[in-house]
Amino acid sequence: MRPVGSKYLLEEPLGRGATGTVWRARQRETAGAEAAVAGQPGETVAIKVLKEELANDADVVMRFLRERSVLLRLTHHNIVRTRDLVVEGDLLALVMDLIDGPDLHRYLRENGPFTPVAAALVTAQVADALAASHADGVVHRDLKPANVLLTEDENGMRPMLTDFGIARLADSPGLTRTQEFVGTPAYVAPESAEGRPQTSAVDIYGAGIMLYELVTGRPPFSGDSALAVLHQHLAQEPERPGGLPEPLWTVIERCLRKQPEERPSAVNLARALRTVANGIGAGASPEAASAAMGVAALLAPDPTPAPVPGTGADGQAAGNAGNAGHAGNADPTQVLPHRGAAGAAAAGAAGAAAGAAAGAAAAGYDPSAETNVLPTTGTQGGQGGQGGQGGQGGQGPGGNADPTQVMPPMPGGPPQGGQQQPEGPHPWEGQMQAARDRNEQTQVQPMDPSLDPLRRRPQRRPGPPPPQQPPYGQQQYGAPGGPGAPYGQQPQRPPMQPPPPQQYEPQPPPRREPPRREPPPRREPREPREPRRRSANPMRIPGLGCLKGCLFMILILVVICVLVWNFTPVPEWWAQGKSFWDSATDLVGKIGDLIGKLGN
Ligand SMILES: Nc1ncnc2c1ncn2[C@@H]1O[C@H](COP(=O)(O)OP(=O)(O)OP(=O)(O)O)[C@@H](O)[C@H]1O
Repeated sequence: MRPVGSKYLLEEPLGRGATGTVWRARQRETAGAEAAVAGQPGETVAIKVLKEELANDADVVMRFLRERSVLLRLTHHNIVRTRDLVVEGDLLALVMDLIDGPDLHRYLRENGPFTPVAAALVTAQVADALAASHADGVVHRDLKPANVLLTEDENGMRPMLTDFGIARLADSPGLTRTQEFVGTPAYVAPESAEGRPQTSAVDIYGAGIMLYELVTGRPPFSGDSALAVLHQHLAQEPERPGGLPEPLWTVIERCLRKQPEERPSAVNLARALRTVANGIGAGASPEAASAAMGVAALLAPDPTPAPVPGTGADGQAAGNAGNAGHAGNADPTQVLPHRGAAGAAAAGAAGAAAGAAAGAAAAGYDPSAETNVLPTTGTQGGQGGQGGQGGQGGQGPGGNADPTQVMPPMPGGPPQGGQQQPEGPHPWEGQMQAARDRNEQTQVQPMDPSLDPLRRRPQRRPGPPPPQQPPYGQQQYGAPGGPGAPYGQQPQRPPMQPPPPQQYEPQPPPRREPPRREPPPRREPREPREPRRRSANPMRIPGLGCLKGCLFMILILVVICVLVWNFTPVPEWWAQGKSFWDSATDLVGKIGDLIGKLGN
């Protein structure tokens, strides 16, 4: 058991998220006056111990302390109460009420989608929590089912929103110096993705995504990579699930508007959802049903949305928070370049975050998983941007993130009220194109072999063309057989074409050409060999070669005999009449004596 401060003891981990680990803990002694809840010794609590990177970041610690009062005073029936904040050495921890129940993400996975009425009622309570926090100027920014804990009370299931302020802590300038992006792609509002000013409307967008997920079991936008998901947030309208009651769809659709100022306020959302829940149930009265049908009238936007500090929304007139002040506001959590931004800083931040998003692109990617703290890999960045010195691999399992990969230009771009449209192509579009080009699958294209450096061989001597085939360079590709003619009958390869223009839409996999059959290599005609010279037997007398060999051997033997007779003692032995054996033994003995003398 590890102590946290002097007042708490960690007992067992409950779960781990991107920003830290949550522990079941026990209170050792009553907390001091600085805690919101003093607690009793022995009481069980939940403690979120923030990750070391966060705890070691001076900005985070400063912010943690500064926001202490905000977090501690945030109390609501549907908000997990923060009881205390502990700063001790390298440790930052939030002490919370322990909620004895699963989070909504797990509940959904284990029990399947909610009925429309249940989904509306659960989300209405989450909207209540948002309304309270927005009124206090606190924007959650990471609303998702995993951050809604479920507990039971006398009225049934009570959702409780947790992790307030964590997203804000995690995207401190200090952390973004290390190029990290905090967010959960499946729930990221378009303005956050684009780095536009953010307000409390980002939470309404998150609530809309969550509501959609509750009734269908999956968020509206998904894809193989963070980048694909973010692109959909920006450019794609959510698909209406089949069988969803019209009033509930009206609410979802309004929450998911790309323009933040078109989304309802949290208060209105809560009211609208309750009206819908009353009107779509089996026993709904005609009045309730007709009130539900008129729900659109209840979904008025927030005239004074709470700005998210540091995103350019601070100090803006409430009503136009989504329209102005884009350029030059490099939001550290920005994921994608916004089309109107010309500031180098914004581009840099976009590079960082987009690289991060690309880094998460990998097999098995779950866009609704925990808050992503993605190392960024941006390669481009302006002076103020954060993405300039990327290069780390992304966190995605696949790991082959292209650091220059960014969001593609949107066809027409999302409607942006009052926002300036760029005149030329956005600088990132070029990067995007380059990345795509690099990732383009190798296209199998017929190629004139005379132009193919791999096939061109030095020709020793130009030979006559084979009689049955025209020479290579003159083949008529695709002419007679036509595209449909069976392979092998004709020289039917299509003519070489320039690569098709690049489009963002997923392209059908390149058509596989049948394997090219190489024509048999042409053989060079052999040069006539020079006739061999056979001067020794010009008349070709049979057996003469053998006789010559015999005569040669006889000559050698004669020479040897002459040498032996003249230079060895053999004639002497012969004269003495000694046998060959005696003479040889004699000779060997003499040689031995001689060697012995020499040795002495
Ligand atoms: N107050 C609490 N009481 C009981 N369990 C909690 C409490 N807060 C969090 N948990 C549980 O602890 C686990 C981890 O929580 P955490 O908030 O770190 O995860 P997360 O939301 O998935 O991560 P993140 O938001 O950092 O991406 C979750 O399974 C959650 O259910």
